[in-house]
Amino acid sequence: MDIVFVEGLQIETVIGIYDWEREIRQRVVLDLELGTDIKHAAQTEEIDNTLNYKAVCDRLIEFVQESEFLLVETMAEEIASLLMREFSVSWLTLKLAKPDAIPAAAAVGVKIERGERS
Ligand SMILES: Nc1nc2c(c(=O)[nH]1)N=C([C@H](O)[C@@H](O)CO)CN2
Repeated sequence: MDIVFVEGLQIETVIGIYDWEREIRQRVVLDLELGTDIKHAAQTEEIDNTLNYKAVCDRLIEFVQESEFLLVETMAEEIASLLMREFSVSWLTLKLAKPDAIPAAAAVGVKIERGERS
């Protein structure tokens, strides 16, 4: 299995459990590994034969900007479902960080793996 990856995708959104967090927009940072097979694209040089990371980023920016989740867990699960449903991704890892949530920490968040690695 090959991997198309995205690192450090920064998006501003409403997220958090506290009242003050419902009033502001905060940065989340996404790191993704998306299982795929790059051979056909490598042979044909056709973008339609691979997982287009620009299309993935555009869709995630749209989705996360419009969302208002309470927990990072929920956002991570919903992003994983979207990628599997809309981009036919069968295996992925996702790290979702809130770098500005805890001043004493560089970042907090979750890492998940979903689907079957082939
Ligand atoms: N496991 C989690 N812990 C916490 C979350 C979360 O989403 N998942 N959220 C918060 C607050 O919203 C925090 O980001 C601001 O202090 C606290 N713990």
